[in-house]
Amino acid sequence: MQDLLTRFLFPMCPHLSLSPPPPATLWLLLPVCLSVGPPPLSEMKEKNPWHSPVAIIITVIGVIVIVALVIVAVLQNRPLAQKYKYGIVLDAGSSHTALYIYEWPAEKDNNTGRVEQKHSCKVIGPGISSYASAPQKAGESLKACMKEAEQWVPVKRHPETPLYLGATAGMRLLNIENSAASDKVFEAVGEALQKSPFSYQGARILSGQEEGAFGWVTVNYLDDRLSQGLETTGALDLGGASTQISFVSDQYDGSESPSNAVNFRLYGNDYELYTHSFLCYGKDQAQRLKLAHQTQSGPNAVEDPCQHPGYNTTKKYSVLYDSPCVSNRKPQGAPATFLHTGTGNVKQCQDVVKNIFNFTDCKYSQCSFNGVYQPSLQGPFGAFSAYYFVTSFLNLTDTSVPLEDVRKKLERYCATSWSQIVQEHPGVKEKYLAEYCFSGTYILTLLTEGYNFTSESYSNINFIKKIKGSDAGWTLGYMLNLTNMIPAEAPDSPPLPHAGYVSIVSICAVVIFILLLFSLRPLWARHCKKQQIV
Ligand SMILES: O=P(O)(O)OP(=O)(O)OP(=O)(O)OC[C@H]1O[C@@H](n2cnc3c(O)ncnc32)[C@H](O)[C@@H]1O
Ligand SMILES: [Ca+2]
Repeated sequence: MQDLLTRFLFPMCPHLSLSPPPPATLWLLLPVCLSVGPPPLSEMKEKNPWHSPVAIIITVIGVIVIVALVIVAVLQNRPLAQKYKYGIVLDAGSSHTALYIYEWPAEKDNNTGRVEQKHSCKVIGPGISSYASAPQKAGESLKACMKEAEQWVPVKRHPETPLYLGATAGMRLLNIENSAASDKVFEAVGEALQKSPFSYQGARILSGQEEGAFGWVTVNYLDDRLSQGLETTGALDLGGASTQISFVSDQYDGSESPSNAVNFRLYGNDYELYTHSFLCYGKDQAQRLKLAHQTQSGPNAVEDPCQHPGYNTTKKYSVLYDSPCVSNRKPQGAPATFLHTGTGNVKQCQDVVKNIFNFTDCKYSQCSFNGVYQPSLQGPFGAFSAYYFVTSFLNLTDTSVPLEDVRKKLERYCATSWSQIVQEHPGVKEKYLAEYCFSGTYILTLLTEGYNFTSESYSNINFIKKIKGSDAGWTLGYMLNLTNMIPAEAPDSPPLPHAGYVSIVSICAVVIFILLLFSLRPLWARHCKKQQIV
């Protein structure tokens, strides 16, 4: 282009200079050349066209316009210092409490702005339901994580940062067993949280439906499936006291078993979600159900195929039966303790585990177990919490491995002696080590016999802990819902991105400026002619 100007336009304006200017100044000279036009021959040598007032005014205006456009374009596209907002959710689970801090760009909190987990803190000690006899301690246990949260959230954001506590199956069970004790625990927890500098929004027990549905929202939000209207992922959550399954199935419109339906309208799409929470079928309570079943036949000793050979521990009945899941099964005249020994046999373990499910009663067209309706499984599934803890320990997270091979691997693991297991895993808690054989068998039985995953559909499961840095679980979905962060309708977006808009406006302004110069040219030529005549 510069070459074109030098070769064709510049010779038309010999009055500007005797030799063509350097390319950089050529663009600035162009408006002068076009507006001034060739002066009369007589004046060519005497008058310097740069001194013409019109040329000077037009040049100055042109330069100002171009500089202004460049400044606007640069300032508009300058990366702004990002401001963030925060939200805190405490997940008061049956086995422990965890605090999650979420962060999102301040200007985008009502549309597609991505909410991310900034930090998490694991509360030391058991879940809040374990403090029924000393409620104050439930509140105190949260202090260390609350102090940590104060460091992670900028001080000026503290008063506007919402703080929620949601309790799940542990508190559900305590509420069934002793609602006064559950109220006292909430009172103590509420007092402790009110003292924090955050905007405390209350503590409550989530229903099983909410727990399942918000877990599904979390997984699909983090995967960008909701904002893009993609096929959704089902959610499988295995806690300590309850387990949830949630998915969208073409077969389910809520008419059969309406209590399993949750309706969402998110980003302009309607979702009819199937969800069910099985209280007492979390990993710890399922272990109790199994042991309670085993102690029925001989209350003094339990030879357990789900424990490693050589495992040998004396357990208290008072501890085993201290849960509404099993309290009605305590054998008459049971001794204070029983001897729990292991035989390490997966096939027999599977048979024992199956006893805790009822696969026969079903008043619907199809059921999972315990007479609960379940439509046919559909799409991919994300399995988190204990599904992940257990399968990652056992090296079974790869679901492309055929189910038969998975079972064989588990068989070898369970048959390994307890002393060898302890020796091979010195850094792992003995409580967890003692349970992996049972937990692995329970997970496979729950998935295949309970939820009806087949050898083929098993590969649709992804065992996950985090998605893009945020933990999979109900907490994020819960916060998004309470802060109205997911819009029901798809947000309107401007037809052009910001940079595109600035570029188009700049190009149009330059074109208008050049056209203006061209339109001035004949006027100027006439003016020059008149002067020549005079
Ligand atoms: O949802 P609820 O039922 O209220 O329970 P929770 O929220 O406390 O349950 P988690 O998902 O935190 O944990 C599920 C179970 O996994 C256990 N667990 C946690 N970390 C583990 C690990 O590294 N290995 C094995 N088990 C683990 C924990 O003790 C529970 O029994
Ligand atoms: Ca949980």
